[in-house]
Amino acid sequence: MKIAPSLLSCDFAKMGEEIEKMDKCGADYMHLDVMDAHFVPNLTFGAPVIKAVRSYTEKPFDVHLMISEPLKYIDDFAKAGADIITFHAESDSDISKTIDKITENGIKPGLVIKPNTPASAVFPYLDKLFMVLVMTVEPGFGGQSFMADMLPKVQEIKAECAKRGLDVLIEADGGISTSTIKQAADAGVDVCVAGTAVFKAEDSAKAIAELKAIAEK
Ligand SMILES: O=C(CO)[C@@H](O)[C@H](O)COP(=O)(O)O
Ligand SMILES: [Fe+2]
Repeated sequence: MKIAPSLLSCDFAKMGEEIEKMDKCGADYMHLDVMDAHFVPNLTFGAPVIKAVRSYTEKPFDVHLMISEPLKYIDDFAKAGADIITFHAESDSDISKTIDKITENGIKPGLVIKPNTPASAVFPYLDKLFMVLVMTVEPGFGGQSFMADMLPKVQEIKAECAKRGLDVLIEADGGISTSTIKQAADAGVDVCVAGTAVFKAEDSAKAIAELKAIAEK
């Protein structure tokens, strides 16, 4: 199980140091939540901030775009140093064109589905995707409760990939903790985003190690 700490829960005044710290604590990816106050009712940061903190680690930047028109901004996030860009199937941009734009930039594309979107929404694009992100909370805020009823979607997507011989990573985002990660792992999740569980822990390295140990038990 890979762990991607969500920087949404970090101290924004020290974002660079927080990334450095997560690197040392055993994070696999850095998860960066971009929100535009339109697609979701919250506003965070954009490409210039990501560019400013890029040099604090060599670990992959997993950029989760919660914005209405991702296609318009892919070049900016590519230049800022994203390694993986995930965007929402529910956004206004053409899904195929957005995936192609990400790939043309030499970046790994991922498609995200909100809780009310069925697993089948990603099926037409699976052969072009590096990752599918299944939201286990409504996007917009950290610290919400895990929706275990999203896990059958993970199993459906895994089964479809297996049927078609595709190796697409499945990421789960929202409410991941020591009490919920086992269910996610058992459903077939490969990467778990964790904000609160890692940043609000007294010892973040221990928190990441515990999450991995529970997932792999
Ligand atoms: O994309 C989002 C929220 O929209 C997430 O990445 C959260 O930031 C995860 O936070 P926790 O639920 O782990 O606190
Ligand atoms: Fe996220």
